[in-house]
Amino acid sequence: MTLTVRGLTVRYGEVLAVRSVDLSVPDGGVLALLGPSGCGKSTLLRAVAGLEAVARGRVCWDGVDLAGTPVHRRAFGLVFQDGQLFPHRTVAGNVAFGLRMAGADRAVRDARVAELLELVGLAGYERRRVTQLSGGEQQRVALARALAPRPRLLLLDEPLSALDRELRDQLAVDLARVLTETGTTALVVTHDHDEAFTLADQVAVMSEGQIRQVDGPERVWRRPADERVARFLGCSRLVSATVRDGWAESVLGRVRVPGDVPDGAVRLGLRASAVRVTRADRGGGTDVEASGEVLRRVHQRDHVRLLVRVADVGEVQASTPFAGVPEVGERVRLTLDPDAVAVLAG
Ligand SMILES: Nc1ncnc2c1ncn2[C@@H]1O[C@H](COP(=O)(O)OP(=O)(O)OP(=O)(O)O)[C@@H](O)[C@H]1O
Repeated sequence: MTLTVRGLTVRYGEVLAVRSVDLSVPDGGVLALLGPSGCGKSTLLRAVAGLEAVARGRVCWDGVDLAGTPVHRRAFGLVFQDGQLFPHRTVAGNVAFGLRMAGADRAVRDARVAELLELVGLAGYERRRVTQLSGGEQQRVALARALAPRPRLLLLDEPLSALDRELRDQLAVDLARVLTETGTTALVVTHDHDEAFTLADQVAVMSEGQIRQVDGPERVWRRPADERVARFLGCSRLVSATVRDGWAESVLGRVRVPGDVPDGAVRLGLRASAVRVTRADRGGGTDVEASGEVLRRVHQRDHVRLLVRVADVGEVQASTPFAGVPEVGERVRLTLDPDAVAVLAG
């Protein structure tokens, strides 16, 4: 029960949208295709579904090449960004659609519809019109409809991106639970790393039609494979460092790194909150910290963002809590927050 993609290439005329991609999703696994707009993730998903012509390579299920298998015979479920529900059918009519196509009788359909609606948090919604549901409810119905015929693989293309932020976070957690409870094997396309990390046990980061890294969420976050992956995952600045015994030493100070980082040269990828500031007159401090002068302050939702000039480094973005914000012109100490620092090869 494994999806395997080998050397897959998809073109639109001159455009190579997907370039020689290899990936596999094991039984019950959830793989997220994560990357910026235009990197080819939807094209890859659509090629797996059978919706795009393959220029080279293979899409296989359990080792069987699906080249000759049309979309509706692949037994894959599909969920798109905008649900694409049948507007003239009720919720039950939508969820039962695949079951009716498969010839399931009425009692079986009704029982399965009730079971699925319960699973997606819409118990009792059978008779509602889908045009009278909120965006979030519509996506729940789309998910129930895709899962009803027990697809061997569920393909989700930006399933939450039409919803507003709060609803998205909530639905991502619910969707992750549904996928786990049903043991569904899934491939999900998203440009949002929070969503990818919530939903998937493996994350494939794409850029320019290629997969740059496939790893678990924590590894992708802490050990991006290259600069492009690091920048996509929010590391706006890279600094050189030397690792010894689990500590990296850089011009911006010392920071703990994951235990499996070998001694030697690395680069540290710094996210927005990686550099923390404390006022130079507040005790403590060690000789390995960096220091600098505050050039600018900007108040943000839950912290204050500072621009600090550090000798031999230049201008560095840093953050500090609201309590005791240093003045412009004040000297401050800088420390690195290990949770916001990624480690790349040197
Ligand atoms: N039908 C098409 N005809 C021609 N070019 C296309 C077509 N669909 C996509 N492309 C191009 O192929 C590349 C990959 O597009 P794709 O939609 O797969 O990217 P994506 O990562 O899913 O982006 P987004 O998140 O914006 O949808 C882009 O350069 C895009 O312009």
